[in-house]
Amino acid sequence: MRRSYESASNSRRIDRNGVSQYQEEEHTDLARRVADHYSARSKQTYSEREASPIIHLKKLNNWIKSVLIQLYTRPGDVVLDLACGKGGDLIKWDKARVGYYVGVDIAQGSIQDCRTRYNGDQNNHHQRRGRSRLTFPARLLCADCFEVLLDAVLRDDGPFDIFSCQFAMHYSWSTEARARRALANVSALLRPGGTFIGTMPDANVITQKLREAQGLTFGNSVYSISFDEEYDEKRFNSSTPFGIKYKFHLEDAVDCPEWIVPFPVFKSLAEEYGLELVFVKNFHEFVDEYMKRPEYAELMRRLGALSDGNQVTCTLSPDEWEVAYLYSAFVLKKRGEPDPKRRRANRTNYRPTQISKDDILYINK
Ligand SMILES: C[S@@+](CC[C@H](N)C(=O)[O-])C[C@H]1O[C@@H](n2cnc3c(N)ncnc32)[C@H](O)[C@@H]1O
Repeated sequence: MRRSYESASNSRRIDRNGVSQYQEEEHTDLARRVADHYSARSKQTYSEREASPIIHLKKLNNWIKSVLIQLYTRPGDVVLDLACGKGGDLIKWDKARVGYYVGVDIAQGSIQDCRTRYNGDQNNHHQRRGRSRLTFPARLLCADCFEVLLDAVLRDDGPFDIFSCQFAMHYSWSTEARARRALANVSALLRPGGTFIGTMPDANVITQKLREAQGLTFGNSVYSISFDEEYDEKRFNSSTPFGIKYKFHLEDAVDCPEWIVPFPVFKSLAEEYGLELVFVKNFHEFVDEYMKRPEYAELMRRLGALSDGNQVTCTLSPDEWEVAYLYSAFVLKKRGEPDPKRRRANRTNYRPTQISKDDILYINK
């Protein structure tokens, strides 16, 4: 339990991190805004998706997530997908032959779409093309992953071999308490030796671009980032590395507040929770490195993000490639050795069945 004390001046409750009750409420409202934004984004049909101005960027992002999943997942693994969204990675987990999957997201609309996708949604391109049903059992929760203590809810489902948080960890960085809860959730449920994979904005690149910009807004034809006047000196105080907010707009994808995650702070906070850095790579470096491996180059060719299939023309526009530079991929490992005698979570013996609306667990803080 977090301790709190009364502020003498205004009698509002202030916690140990200096966060007032008012600020907590403001952060909960912002989390809700993020949730509403993602909930309201309707599922696209295959042709709408292919017509997107950032279709090749989406394909590149999918390639990066596929590579991370293939690098660190073994058949039968028990997976927790934090901020799973509409279940865009379900097929990737299936290809990695995982044994059991838990998806958690704050956005009700997204978790409901994830359910239909898991059940075999006919709007889904892969399923329309006759791809068989997913082969792993799954459970879905609707919760704020950075507020709710998940180990109380998921103790019987874990321990997990792998945690994944794709394009979402930065939503926890609005306050230190939320960032800590995010990492505490990973640490409490990941087995010793287990892996945490993720993708999030690269704070170094965003800061560098802010400093190079004329004002407090920068971007190109597909994205824009704006900081408030309070950052007009373009310097962030290293003693307050949480709550550095900017507004992010990405054409046909994102339009909501996000927070800078200074990577050295992320790394040292993760260490406090027993999570050690394996690597962090900007997406440009990630692409350079893993495209050298024939199996991943072949996967890229099939996805069609960087080449048109003849491996001649680059189909990703320069503006999309610049957006890719705004992100990095990271891998952390939970300290300790895996228990060789450990039994797999009971749920891996379950057969995959349809998830009904009532099966989704909704958790309010
Ligand atoms: C850019 S989307 C990524 C979705 C998915 N991980 C993917 O890669 O396709 C970000 C997701 O983070 C979720 N999210 C944001 N804040 C969250 C929170 N506090 N708890 C759980 N999910 C959250 C949003 O609802 C959204 O689905």
